[in-house]
Amino acid sequence: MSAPILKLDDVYTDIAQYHVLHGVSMDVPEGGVHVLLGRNGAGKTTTLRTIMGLWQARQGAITFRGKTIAGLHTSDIARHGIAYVPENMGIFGGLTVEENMRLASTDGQFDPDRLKWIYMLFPALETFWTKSAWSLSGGQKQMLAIARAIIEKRDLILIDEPTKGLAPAIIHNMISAFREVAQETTILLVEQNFLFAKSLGQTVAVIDDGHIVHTGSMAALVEDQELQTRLLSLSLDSHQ
Ligand SMILES: Nc1ncnc2c1ncn2[C@@H]1O[C@H](COP(=O)(O)OP(=O)(O)OP(=O)(O)O)[C@@H](O)[C@H]1O
Repeated sequence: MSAPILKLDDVYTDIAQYHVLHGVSMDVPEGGVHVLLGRNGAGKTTTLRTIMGLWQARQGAITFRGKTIAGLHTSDIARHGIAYVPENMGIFGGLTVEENMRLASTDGQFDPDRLKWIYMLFPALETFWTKSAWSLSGGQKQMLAIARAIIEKRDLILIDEPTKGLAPAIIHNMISAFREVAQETTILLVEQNFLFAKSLGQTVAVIDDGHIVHTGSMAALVEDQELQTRLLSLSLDSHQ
């Protein structure tokens, strides 16, 4: 397996007086999709926000391509080539799809080939290009959020529960889109939907109560029923 693109080493994060991450260590290999599983409140979002500098780690190291990013401002972390799609998607409902996309690009311009590629991944965005983001369905909003993250080539994309509340047909489209995106970018995916996670992930880490309790290949987890039962009872709402 390739060298990690992102490495967390013994990361502790507090939110106000609450100790949320208690020494998270995790390697994200370069290329493909890597999944962080965990039940509600386990610390998945906090891990992503800590990587992005939206929460500051109290202790521990975070390195991206071998360079320390812990302590940097979020915009500097983004400039390293890391994009973040938060659980609430972070889109601007009062703006059109086009305006949302322009705001996500560094200079407000689009590379026409890149835009064509994004339309191919998410045809609804072309259809609703001039429409307000409020008018999109939940799945289309999620597509817009992901499209914003890939409007320029990134090295790493952190995505928080993209399938939450989506219909199976939309999730199916998401799988194809993620496979395509993962051809050029490493994806760290937070998920509770194990069917989605296992169809995409190369590696998996399971977090519980602010600790990483398992890391390994997704294939090994899929094959090992006993391990799945033990870990998935910790990590998922259900065996979806
Ligand atoms: N802003 C906050 N203030 C106080 N506590 C918080 C805050 N955000 C998160 N927490 C707490 O930190 C813990 C981890 O939350 P986090 O959002 O990282 O979990 P999660 O694994 O992403 O869960 P979910 O699947 O519900 O999003 C939870 O106990 C949560 O209540």
